[in-house]
Amino acid sequence: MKLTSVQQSNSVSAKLAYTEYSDSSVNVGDDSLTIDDVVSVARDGKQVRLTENADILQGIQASCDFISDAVESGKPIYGVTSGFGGMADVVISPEQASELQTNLVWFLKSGAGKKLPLADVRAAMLLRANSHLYGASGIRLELIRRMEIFLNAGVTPHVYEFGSIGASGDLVPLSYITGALIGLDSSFTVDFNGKEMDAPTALSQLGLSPLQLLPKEGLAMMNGTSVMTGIAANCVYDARILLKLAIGVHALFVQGLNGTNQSFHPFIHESKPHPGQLWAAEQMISLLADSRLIRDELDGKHEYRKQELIQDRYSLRCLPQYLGPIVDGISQIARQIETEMNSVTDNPLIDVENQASYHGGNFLGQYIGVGMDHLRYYLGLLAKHLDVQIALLVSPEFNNGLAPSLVGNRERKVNMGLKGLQICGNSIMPLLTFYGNSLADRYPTHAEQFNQNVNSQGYMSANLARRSIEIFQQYMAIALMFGVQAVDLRSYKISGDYDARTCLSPATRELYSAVYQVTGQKPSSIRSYIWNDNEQSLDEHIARIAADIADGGLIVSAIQGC
Ligand SMILES: O=C(O)/C=C/c1ccncc1
Repeated sequence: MKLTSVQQSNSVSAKLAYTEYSDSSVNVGDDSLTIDDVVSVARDGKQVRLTENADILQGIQASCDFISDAVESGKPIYGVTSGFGGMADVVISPEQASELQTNLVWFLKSGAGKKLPLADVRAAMLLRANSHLYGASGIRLELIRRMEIFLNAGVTPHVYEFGSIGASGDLVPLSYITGALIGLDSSFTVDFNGKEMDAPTALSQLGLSPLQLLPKEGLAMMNGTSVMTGIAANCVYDARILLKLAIGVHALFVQGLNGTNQSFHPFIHESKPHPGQLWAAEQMISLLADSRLIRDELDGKHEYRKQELIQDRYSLRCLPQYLGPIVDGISQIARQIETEMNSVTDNPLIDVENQASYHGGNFLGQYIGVGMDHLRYYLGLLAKHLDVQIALLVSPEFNNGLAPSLVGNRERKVNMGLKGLQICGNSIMPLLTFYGNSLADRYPTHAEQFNQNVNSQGYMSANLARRSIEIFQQYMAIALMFGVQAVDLRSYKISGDYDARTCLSPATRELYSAVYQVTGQKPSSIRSYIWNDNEQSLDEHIARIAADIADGGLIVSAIQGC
């Protein structure tokens, strides 16, 4: 089982022995990291290997030397020989320069709420280490390496859901990671392969001693966007899966409704060639190819059918045009997150080559705040589109001859079919559009003595995105159940056989079969997926399907080829 963004499961720790590097380690510092790299470390426990590139390691040392020279010679540098933020007018003596950093961990230890999922904290550590390896932060390799050790040993600091305004980075969340890495106090706690313990004990079990922060190191650790970016990377990974699943479900819906493939004709989409629209249309063409359940009209024919519109309703006909901006939007967010992941996000930054340091603000997480706001908005739009297809499916006026509420056995008059299931879905969809509201524009203007008077709220926006994905996984389970029931009923109408595998397009058969398998059912020629209302607990089916999606199980494998 994998550790998903929404679980506090300890399974990731269970498979993490403190082992030698393997060929399949993720290299940090040599190449750019991808979202997939983050997920493989954060959830699957893939080992991490810091670069051995001599130039990079020398650059890191040179940035540390720059700081110690500056302290010795009494050069004024923000956060090294000055106080922090709105108190940056306070002069700090060389004798206090180390204590300033340790004190930073203490005053920022002010988080609240629930613990973050372990996978998000792991993602954060990976990205913090990656950011430091650019050699512009003035932090010792020894301290960076502690993140590698923690990741490879399955030691994950406890970090809390509230505390960051995403302006001077994720100060408060990163103080928990820093305090644990240096073993500052036993009030910093970790998950050590599934066991809770205090940080100094964890360090001693790893054969490490507490570490004294040197000038700038506290700021280098805590002044950055790594926690929100780690959460965002995990969320985008999940969102891409949900998007692919949505396309797969749509292919089931079109078949269930006996829709046409004509609306996905390349001529139409090449005439308006937005990449997302083109991609969605191509997906639909290939997902529906050789289906016996659709109206195959790619040759341009269209005939009147009794009491039916000559062309499909918008949610079918305009599917690529509707999904296009969502597809393009999620790609854009992914690109921005990958740039943020491979960036230096603290302040001040040290330019070793020119022996200078610059005061700036790369820690402002606006790309993450705006990106996660948009991600949730796109998820809301996606949910709405699924909801309207479900509404067509259950209504005899619009479903092209299927039973009301997709009742299976119509001879059992008390059967009400998927009515309750739709209502549950109807309770979720508005929540997903609600979660699509923006947060980045609601920042407090007076934060931190008016120093952080613009702030991204990126951390909270990313936390909301995780929640939105978790909710969507439940909703997707419901949509899949509708898809399977609809194609079974359509299959019977077309072939006299409820087992839709004989009629479905080859490209959707695997998804269909995965849903059956995950719910512990088997397709049958003589009955649809949901036959009599009293023969299964629909809530159990939802839970099983949603868990499979969250774990990247059979259902996710079934759409990976798309
Ligand atoms: O103004 C900054 O660059 C940083 C501000 C800050 C405030 C509180 N703690 C750490 C950094």
